[in-house]
Amino acid sequence: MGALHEGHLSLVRQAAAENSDVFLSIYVNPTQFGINEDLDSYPKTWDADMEMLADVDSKLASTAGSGRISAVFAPTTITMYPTLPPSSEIPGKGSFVLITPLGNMLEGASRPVFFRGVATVCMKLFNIVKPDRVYFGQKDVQQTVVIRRMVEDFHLDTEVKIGATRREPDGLALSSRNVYLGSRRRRVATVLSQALKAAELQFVNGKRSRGDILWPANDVALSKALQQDELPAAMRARFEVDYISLADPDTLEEVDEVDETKGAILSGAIKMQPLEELQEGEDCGLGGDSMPVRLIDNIILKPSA
Ligand SMILES: Nc1ncnc2c1ncn2[C@@H]1O[C@H](COP(=O)(O)OP(=O)(O)OP(=O)(O)O)[C@@H](O)[C@H]1O
Ligand SMILES: CC(C)(CO)[C@@H](O)C(=O)[O-]
Ligand code: BAL
Repeated sequence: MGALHEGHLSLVRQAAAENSDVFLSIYVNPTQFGINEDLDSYPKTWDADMEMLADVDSKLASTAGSGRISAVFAPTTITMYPTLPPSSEIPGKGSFVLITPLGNMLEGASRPVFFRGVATVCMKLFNIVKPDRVYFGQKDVQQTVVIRRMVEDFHLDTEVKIGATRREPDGLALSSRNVYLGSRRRRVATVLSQALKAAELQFVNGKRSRGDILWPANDVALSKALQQDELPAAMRARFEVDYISLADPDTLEEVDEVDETKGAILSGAIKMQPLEELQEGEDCGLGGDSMPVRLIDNIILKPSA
C-alpha cells in the first residue's frame, strides 16, 4: 500500500534473492478499509517510495545472482474494480472473495470488511501478475494465514513466502501507520511488543498453558495503561487493548495449551487513543495525534523440531 519502509524493502530483497524478476504492487485498496477507517488519510509518499526502490534496485544490480525490480504495478481503482465501484459496505455490492471463519476472527472482529477486501484484492493481483511466488510480511500474521488458505482452497498456482517482521530498535514493529504517532504516543506504543515479548519468555521457559503464557502480557499492558491514567492529560497517551491472543497457527482458534507439534501464534492489537491535550510545540504525528491508531504485532511460538 506504499508509504514504504524497511519492512517492505526487506520483502523486496528477499524476493530478489529468490527470483529473477520482482514485481511490486502499490495500491491503497479501498475495500479493505471500513467506512470509518483511515482510507482518506492513509499516508501516500509516491516520490519517496520510488527513490527508495531505485536505491534498493541499484544495490541489487551489483549483487551477484540477485534478481531485480522489474516493475511497480500501481493500478487505478477502475482497473482493479472494473465494473461496480469498490464497496466497504456489509453486505455490499460487488465480487468478493470470502475466507471464513479465518477472516472474521481477531483483526476481522474489529475490522469486519478487512479480510474480504484483502482476499479480493490479492486474488485480483495474483490473477493479473500470475506470480510464481508471493511475499508477505509476518507483521500482518493473520493476513498470511488468510492468504495461504485462499491459495490452497482456490488451487492458485503460487507459493506463499513470509518475511520476518522488521522493528525499530526499541521493538516497535515498522508500519506505515507509525507516522500517525507523535513522540508521546510513539513512546507508549512499545507496550504491545513488550507485552508479547513477556509472554514469549514464558514459552521459552517451558510454559505451555494459556494462563501461564498470557498473564505477563496482560500484566505489562495493564500496568502501562494504569501508569498513563495517572498522568495529567497533557502528558499521557492512553490506549486500549483490543486483544492479546494465543491461537492455533492454522485455524486461529484460541488454545488452552500449546501443542508442541504445532506451536502457536501469539498476537495482539492495541488502539492508541487521540491525545487529549497537546503541549505547546509538541512533536506531533501526521494528523496532529488527533486520530486513533490501531497497531498490531505478533510472535510465532515455534513447534519443537
Ligand atoms: N514491519 C514489517 N516487517 C515485515 N513486513 C512488513 C512490515 N510491515 C509491513 N510489512 C508487509 O508489507 C506488506 C505491505 O504492507 P502494507 O503496505 O499494508 O504496509 P504496513 O506498513 O503493514 O501498513 P499498515 O500500517 O497499513 O499496516 C505486507 O505483506 C505487510 O505484512
Ligand atoms: C495484502 C495487501 C497488499 C492488500 O491490499 C495489504 O493488506 C498489505 O499490504 O498488507
Ligand atoms: N498491512 C495491513 C493493511 C491494513 O491495515 O489495511
